[in-house]
This record gives sequence, C-alpha cells and structure tokens, in this order.
Amino acid sequence: MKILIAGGGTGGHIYPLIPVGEELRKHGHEVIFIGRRESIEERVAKKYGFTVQYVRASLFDLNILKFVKFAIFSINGFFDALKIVGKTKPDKILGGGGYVSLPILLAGILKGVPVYLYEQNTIPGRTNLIFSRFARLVFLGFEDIKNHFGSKGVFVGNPVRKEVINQDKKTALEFFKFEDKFTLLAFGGSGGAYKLNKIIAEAIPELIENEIQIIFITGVKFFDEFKSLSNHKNLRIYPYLDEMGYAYAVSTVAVTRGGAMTLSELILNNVYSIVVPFPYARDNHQFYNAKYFENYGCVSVIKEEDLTKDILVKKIVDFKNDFHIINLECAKFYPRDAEKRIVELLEEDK
Ligand SMILES: CC(=O)N[C@H]1[C@@H](OP(=O)(O)OP(=O)(O)OC[C@H]2O[C@@H](n3ccc(=O)[nH]c3=O)[C@H](O)[C@@H]2O)O[C@H](CO)[C@@H](O)[C@@H]1O
Repeated sequence: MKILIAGGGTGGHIYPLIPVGEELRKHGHEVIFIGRRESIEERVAKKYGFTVQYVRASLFDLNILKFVKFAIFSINGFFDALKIVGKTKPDKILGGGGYVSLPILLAGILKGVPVYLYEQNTIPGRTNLIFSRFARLVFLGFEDIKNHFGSKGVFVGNPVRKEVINQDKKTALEFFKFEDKFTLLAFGGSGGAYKLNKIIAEAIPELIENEIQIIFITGVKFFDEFKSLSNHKNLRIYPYLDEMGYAYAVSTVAVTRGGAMTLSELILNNVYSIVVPFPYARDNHQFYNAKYFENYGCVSVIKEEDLTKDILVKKIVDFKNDFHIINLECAKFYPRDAEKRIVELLEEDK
C-alpha cells in the first residue's frame, strides 16, 4: 500500500506521525510525508528517513495581511496537493490535523482517495472536524467523550516515538551527569512558554536549595534570556532537547504546558506533572487535555493566572517530601502502542 501522511506546524503535530510512518514502513508499505518546505515537519520526517513532498500552507488568521497570505497559500497549496496526488496515486491518505494537512486532504477527497484522520487533543481541531464527514475513520489520542466523530472515532491513544519512552535510567543519569535523586523537568512544549519560563526561573534558586535537580528547556526563542542562570551542578538548561527520553527517564515530577504529546509522553513514563495549560490555545484544549489525566490522578492542573513562584515551589517541595501524594503508576491508564493499532485499522479497512 502507498500512503501519504500529512501534518505539521508544531512538534506536537509531526512527532506522533513518525511512529505511524515507521510502523507502516515495517509492514512493507510505502510512506511519503507531505509538509511545507523548510518546516519542522520536513526536518523531523527527513531525520527519520522519510521522503517528503511539499505543499504550501499557512495558518488561518483574521489579521488582513495574514489572511491574504492564508488565501494565496491555500490556493497554491491545493494545486501542489492535486499534483502530488495525481503523480503518486496513493492508496490512502492520513491527515494529522492542522492547516498543513488541509490541502492534501482536500485533493485526496476530490480524487476519490480514502482519507483517514488522526486527532491528538481532547477538543478536535477545525480541519479534522470539517473533514471527518468525508473520512473513513478518525484515530483519537483521547476518548471522544463529547462524541464529535460518532462511530468513525476510534480511541487508540497518541503514538509516541519509541526512543521517548523506556530509556534506561542509568544511561540517562550519565547523559545529564546527575545523581539518582529527585529531579524536576520543566518545559513548555515544543516551542517553549515565556510566562512559564519566568516563573520557573524565579523558582530555581529555592528548588536547588531543597536539593532538587532540574532540567529546564526554555524553547529556542527564549533561550538567550534564561541561559545566564547560574551553571549549578544541579541544573541543566537547554534551548531544545533532542533526547527527551533521557529527560523523562530521570525525572520524578514535571512542570509543563498541556500539549497532547507532552502529556502522553509524561504519562507513559510515569512522570507526575504540574500542568499549566496555555490559556490561549484553541478552545482551551490544553486545559481539557490536562483535566482528562487529572481525573486519573496523574497530573495536577493549575491555571497560569493562579501560578506564582511560591505556589510552584511549595507544590514541588511537597511532592519531594511525600511521594504518596502523587500517582507514579500512570502508564497503565494509557495505550502504549497506538501506532500499531492505527496501522492495523488502515490495513483492515478495505
Ligand atoms: C500552543 C499550542 O496550541 N500547542 C499545541 C501543540 O503543542 P506542542 O507542539 O508544544 O506539542 P506537544 O506538547 O503535544 O508535544 C511536544 C513535543 O515536542 C517534543 N519536544 C519538546 C521539547 C524539546 O526540547 N524536545 C522535544 O523533542 C516532545 O517530546 C513532544 O513530542 O501541538 C499539540 C498537539 O496537537 C497541542 O496539544 C498543543 O496544544
């Protein structure tokens, strides 16, 4: 089978498509990733050895200039996509949500190619909602509690890259040159989160006083402002970390945003998380993602407006002093092999 996989725009959109592509490849299928030139999806898909073909695409925005860009890119992107579908003649198309998947889904539907969707979040994105009526199945990272997709929705979990779960703790400790003791992982998703960074930076001296080791990933955009924090033996600061599996393997507790992949990866690694959802995320989906896992006792959600340095320090130090208040066995609540299930369903559906 030849399958086109389209998605990108952020780490949280492209990363879960990688294990699906790898599983398809393992089964002997031909996989082509579709994304924008010089984008995160191109960089990541190529890193994992996939062929990439290009469409133009731009985020919808009501700002007049950005809207003009959106309109021009969408028209051009649609013709790019028609050409790709015409030339590659795929058997199936998988769209991973977001504006990057839009042109190829549209072209695929017009050309009669069966299309499938994958939704990472608790509250579905617009592209997936619009295209779901034409899709054969919608693979879901969270249960479809509000029944957005009816019988087409299949809860499979979010596919997580293999190297991000189950890393050996000893190797990971050596990587960070850390001791085997209470460690905090602080990061704001694939792009970083400025407000969260500020509060974490304020909290760091007190956390270190409390003998806590810290891995702080600032996001590439914000690194310059935070890199000058003292180079303490208990602190590691990165703009971006490729070895997230190591970070999860050494960490007991995390402070994060509520991105779907961040949460799924933390849960599968049994790392308890204090989640501060990005308040401007579409339809507040990060808050609902986090609430889903809070119901299992695997995260505690705190709104950005309520978060202060003192609250953060107190929460983390309380966790350090009494492990019983946190659930460290959350991996059992969440599917581990989502990509296998997706590939099975793609193969079975004739
Ligand atoms: C602001 C916004 O709307 N963000 C969305 C975006 O988040 P974002 O792109 O931040 O994605 P997630 O939080 O879901 O995942 C982050 C991914 O980046 C990886 N990573 C992160 C930092 C690092 O240094 N190295 C690294 O590899 C993580 O391992 C993870 O795989 O897509 C997600 C999936 O649709 C959504 O749930 C988020 O709400």
